[in-house]
Amino acid sequence: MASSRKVIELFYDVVSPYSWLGFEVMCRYRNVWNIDLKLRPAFLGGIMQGSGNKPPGLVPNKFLYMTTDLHRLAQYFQVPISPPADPFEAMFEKGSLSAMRFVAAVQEREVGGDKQVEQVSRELWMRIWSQDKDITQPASLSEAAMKAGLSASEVEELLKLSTSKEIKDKLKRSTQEALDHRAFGFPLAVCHVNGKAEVFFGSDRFELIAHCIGEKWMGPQPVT
Ligand SMILES: N[C@@H](CCC(=O)N[C@@H](CS)C(=O)NCC(=O)O)C(=O)O
Repeated sequence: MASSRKVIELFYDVVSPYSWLGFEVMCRYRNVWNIDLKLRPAFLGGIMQGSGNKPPGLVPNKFLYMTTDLHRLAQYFQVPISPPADPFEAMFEKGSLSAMRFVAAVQEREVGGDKQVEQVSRELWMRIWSQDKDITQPASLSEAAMKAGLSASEVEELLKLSTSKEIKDKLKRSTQEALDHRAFGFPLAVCHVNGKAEVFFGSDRFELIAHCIGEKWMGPQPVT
C-alpha cells in the first residue's frame, strides 16, 4: 500500500567511496523493500566544515586501513571501486564541489523520478573511484552525463545551470539539511519511521536500517 511506504533519504557525495557502496545497495533495495528512496546529493566538504569533523583518511593508519577495507568491500558489495593513484589530490585538492553542483542541477531539471540523478552519480563515481578520471572539468562532467544517457543539449544547459546561484543554494540547503540531522560524514541514511527520523551513518548499517523499517536484510545483492 502506497501509504505504508517508508521514506529513506540518502545523503551522499561522489567524492566518498563509502557513499558509493551505500548508494548501490539502497538502489538495489529500493524495489525489494517497501520504501520510497529519496536521493539527496550534498557536499561532504560542507559537512566536514559544519560539523567540525576531519576526513578519516587524514590519519595515516586509518588511510592504510581504509585502502584495504575498500578493496575487500568492493568485492563483497560488487561495486568496482579502485582508488585513484593520488587519492589526496582527487579528494582534497580537486574535490567534488563542481560535480555535486552538477548532480544538483540534474535533480533540479529531472521530472518524474530520479533515474538521471542515479545514473549521472554512478558515472561520476565510476570516473573518480574506479577509473582514476577527473570530475572537476566541464568536459569530464559532460562525458559522465552523456554516458548516463543525457543529450548534448541537455548537458550544455545543465552545465550552465550548475554554476547558477539557484543550484549553489540548492546544494547548500541539502548539505544543511544533513547537518540538521547531525551529519558528520557520508553516506547518511535518514529513515522516516512513525513520524520520527532515524539517522544512520555509513554503508555498514544495513542490518540496523532493515530492523528499523521492519524489512529483511538479505546481504548486498538481494535476489529479486
Ligand atoms: N564505517 C563507515 C565509514 C564511512 C566513511 O568513512 N565515510 C567517510 C567518507 S568516505 C566519512 O565521511 N567519514 C567521517 C568519519 O568517519 O568521521 C562505512 O563502512 O561506510
